[in-house]
Amino acid sequence: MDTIVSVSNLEKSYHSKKAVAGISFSIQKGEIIGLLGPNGAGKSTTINILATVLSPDHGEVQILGYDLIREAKSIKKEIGIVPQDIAIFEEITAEQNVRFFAGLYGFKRNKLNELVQEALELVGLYDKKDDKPRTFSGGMKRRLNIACAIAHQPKLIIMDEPTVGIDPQSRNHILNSIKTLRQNGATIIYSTHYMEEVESLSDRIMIMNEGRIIAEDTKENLIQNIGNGITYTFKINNFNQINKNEIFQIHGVTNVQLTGKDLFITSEKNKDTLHSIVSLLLDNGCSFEKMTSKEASLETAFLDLTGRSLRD
Ligand SMILES: Nc1ncnc2c1ncn2[C@@H]1O[C@H](COP(=O)(O)OP(=O)(O)OP(=O)(O)O)[C@@H](O)[C@H]1O
Repeated sequence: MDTIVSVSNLEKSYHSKKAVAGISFSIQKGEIIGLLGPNGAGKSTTINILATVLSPDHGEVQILGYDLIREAKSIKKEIGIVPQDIAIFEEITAEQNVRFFAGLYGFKRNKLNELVQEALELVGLYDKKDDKPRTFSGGMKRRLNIACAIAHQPKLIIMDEPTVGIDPQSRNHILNSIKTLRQNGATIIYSTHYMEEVESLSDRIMIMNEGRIIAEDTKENLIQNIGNGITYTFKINNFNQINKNEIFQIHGVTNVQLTGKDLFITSEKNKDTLHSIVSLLLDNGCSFEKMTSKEASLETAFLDLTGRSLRD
């Protein structure tokens, strides 16, 4: 398989804050990579570096065989970027918007016409081509934003949370468009907070937390790695009383995470650990207002790895 992206020891800091703390990964041709992580994990910083918008402090990045620093111009021609914030012109038609962005790549007129039409059809906006985006819903604007980014048929498409805050119909359009783009041969990096999108779209998932990639695998393997487990979440009132090591000593407990008022305990499913956990908490004078349990899923794998839920 061809390697489309190769990243080695990438670092980026803002003042003293390390936003990306030495990550390495590679992406193969035709993959859809889901980049998951809580707020501030370093997803946008990573994406902006790959998109040649930000310079890294350290590390090596190769995209489509080009070096990120020395050959940024060649990279720019071959990639498509869908930014988190919508970047379209409100006062010209949808078609003129796509034509403007695709027109930056020097296509002949007939080819350009064809590409503009294909891009608008892909996102389901061809029938609105003569309308101005100021009349569009948020979801339609996002779809137009995507059409503008991909009309030149880039080999690598980088999307930063393209479905934030939009209606379900537009969201479905976008997810289907991503699948079609892949069928047409593109490689896609996709960052999101939405677990179900990653589950349905991605070949591989990279989970980032505090500037690091803490897991990188298929959905099935990520879930399997936390075992056939069950995760209990306790909302604790007085968490000073909790001794994580004591909880770990309960037979069957495989992970304990404490974040703010939330205590996450992962346990093997068939072991009767709940009784022992609750007894231990009560014996230590701990009080909790709520307890929930979830069987192994991508969401609990994420909790297990980060101690945070995706949308906190
Ligand atoms: N321009 C900046 N100046 C200073 N700090 C920044 C800047 N951009 C990002 N950061 C910090 O770097 C860290 C990583 O941020 P980044 O935006 O890459 O994370 P993210 O995973 O994309 O988060 P979100 O999901 O909220 O977009 C955060 O702590 C953030 O506050």
